[in-house]
Formats: sequence, structure tokens, C-alpha cells
Amino acid sequence: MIRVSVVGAKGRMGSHVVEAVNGADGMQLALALDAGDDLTAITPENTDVVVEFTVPAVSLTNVLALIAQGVDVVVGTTGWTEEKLDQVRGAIAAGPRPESQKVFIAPNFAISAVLADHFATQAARYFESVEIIEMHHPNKVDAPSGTAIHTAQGIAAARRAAGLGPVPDNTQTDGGSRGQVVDGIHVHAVRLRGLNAHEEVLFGNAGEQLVIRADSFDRGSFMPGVLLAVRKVASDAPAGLTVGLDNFLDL
Ligand SMILES: NC(=O)c1ccc[n+]([C@@H]2O[C@H](COP(=O)([O-])OP(=O)(O)OC[C@H]3O[C@@H](n4cnc5c(N)ncnc54)[C@H](O)[C@@H]3O)[C@@H](O)[C@H]2O)c1
Ligand SMILES: O=C(O)C1=N[C@H](C(=O)O)CCC1
Repeated sequence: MIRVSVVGAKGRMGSHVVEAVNGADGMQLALALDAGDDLTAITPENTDVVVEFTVPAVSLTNVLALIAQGVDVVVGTTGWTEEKLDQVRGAIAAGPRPESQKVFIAPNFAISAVLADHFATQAARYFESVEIIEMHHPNKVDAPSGTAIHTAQGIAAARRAAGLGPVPDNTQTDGGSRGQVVDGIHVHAVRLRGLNAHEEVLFGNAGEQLVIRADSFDRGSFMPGVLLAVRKVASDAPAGLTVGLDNFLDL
């Protein structure tokens, strides 16, 4: 039985995780904590894996505390930068279980989004132009989405490896309409009532276009990925920091 504690348990995602863990074979809910609760209640004696879905402003602090407490963590919260990831690596090395500690972070747990990201990285070297449009519910606090940042970084790395230069763009005036540039890729964020989580990657060459699109219509779409990550972290996931559900999908 994998004992799972949830941090951010009252949130939109955390409450779905509590429900998913309660309904999952081979898992039992240990602690369900939210803002104001004492994180030190989570220990290796009561928890095998913690699932953390909070807010970008607090997630790093929570993860560092959980590493210091010696428990493995699956993180869905966004807002990760290379600097923050380095702090996690450093905390694992300095923590109580440097050889066996596992921290897994996924920008997106939906299979459609993970595959779209993977296909976009594969397509990237064949196209001169590329832009990303991410579309989410208006309660989302961060823009652009963690998924779009991850997709942009993957595309940018693939373009660099293929020796492609910057995307063509002769914009002379821009009041913000061209979006945020992430690693050389323009990312546009839409916030619209009725939406949940959606991403389009637009690739262009002279006379042709490829659109790769993923839609999460419901937060239930993230739960199979969360449960897969919990099972992998509780079994054969590598020690250390792993980023991205693609690592567990045999792609
Ligand atoms: N990886 C994915 O597949 C995926 C999917 C959806 C959302 N997200 C991300 O997950 C995060 C949470 O999204 P949400 O829609 O559930 O947000 P939310 O605002 O509904 O929930 C956040 C919860 O965290 C709690 N919280 C805040 N500070 C805390 C603290 N210090 N300790 C414990 N709990 C604390 C809040 O009280 C709230 O209940 C966001 O970063 C979002 O982008 C990721
Ligand atoms: O609803 C959110 O917030 C989501 N956040 C993640 C992101 O920023 O990429 C994943 C999709 C849903």
C-alpha cells in the first residue's frame, strides 16, 4: 500500500488528487494539508509519497521542507525556473537521503498535453516559424503556463540542435501583442471563462502549417498521470530530480 499525503488538498487540483488517491488501488490517503497546516506532520513514518499542488509562490519552500523531512515528492505546481530546480538538486544532495531521495515535477500530467509537447519537440526542426498559444481558466495565477514554458524550451532546444536561427519576425512596433518570448519562442496566454487548460503549437513554412493542439476539458484528465507518477516514485523512478511525465511514458 502506497501511503500518499496531499499538500494543497483544498485546492482545485489537490481536492481532485485526494479523491483520486481514495479511489486508487494500492494507495491510501495519509494526510491532507493546506495553507496554515503544519508540514512537519508529514514524515517517512506516515507517508511514502507527497503530492504537492499549491501556488508557485510557496511550492519551492514546501518541496525543500519535505526533502529535509526525508519524504519523496510529486509536484504539479508551476513556476519552476532553472535556479529553483538547482535549489532542489542542492537540497537533495544536502538532505537526509541523498542517494535515494526522489523529487518528480511535471508541468502537465495530462497525457494529451505530454504527447503534444513531445510531438512539438519532434516537429520543431522541420519548420521555420513556430508560436505557442496557451488558453486557461481565468482563475489561473501564472502566465504563461508552466506547460507552455516547457514546450517553448523543448522546441528551442530542438531548433538549436538542428542549427535553425531565430524565427522570422519583422515586427517594428509592439505594445505587447506579440506575447512573451520564452527562449526565443513567442508564447501567447489567453484567459477565458469556460476554458480549463489548452495549448496550441503553430508551426509554419512557406505555403504550409502544422497545428498541434491539446485540450484538458476537466481536471480529471490530470489524475491518471498523477497516479502514474506516485506509483513510479514509490517503485522504480530514478533517485534525484526528474522533470516531465514523458520520462515515465516510454515514448
Ligand atoms: N501539473 C499539472 O498537470 C497541473 C494541472 C493543473 C494545475 N497545475 C498547477 O497546480 C497549481 C495549483 O493549481 P490549482 O488550480 O489547484 O490552484 P488552487 O488555487 O485551486 O489551489 C492551491 C491550493 O494551495 C493551497 N496553499 C497555498 N499556500 C499553501 C501552503 N503554503 N501550504 C499548503 N497549501 C497551500 C491553497 O490554499 C489552495 O487550496 C498551479 O501552479 C497550477 O498551475 C498543474
Ligand atoms: O489550471 C492550471 O493552472 C494549469 N496549470 C498547468 C500549467 O500552468 O501548465 C497545467 C495546466 C493547467
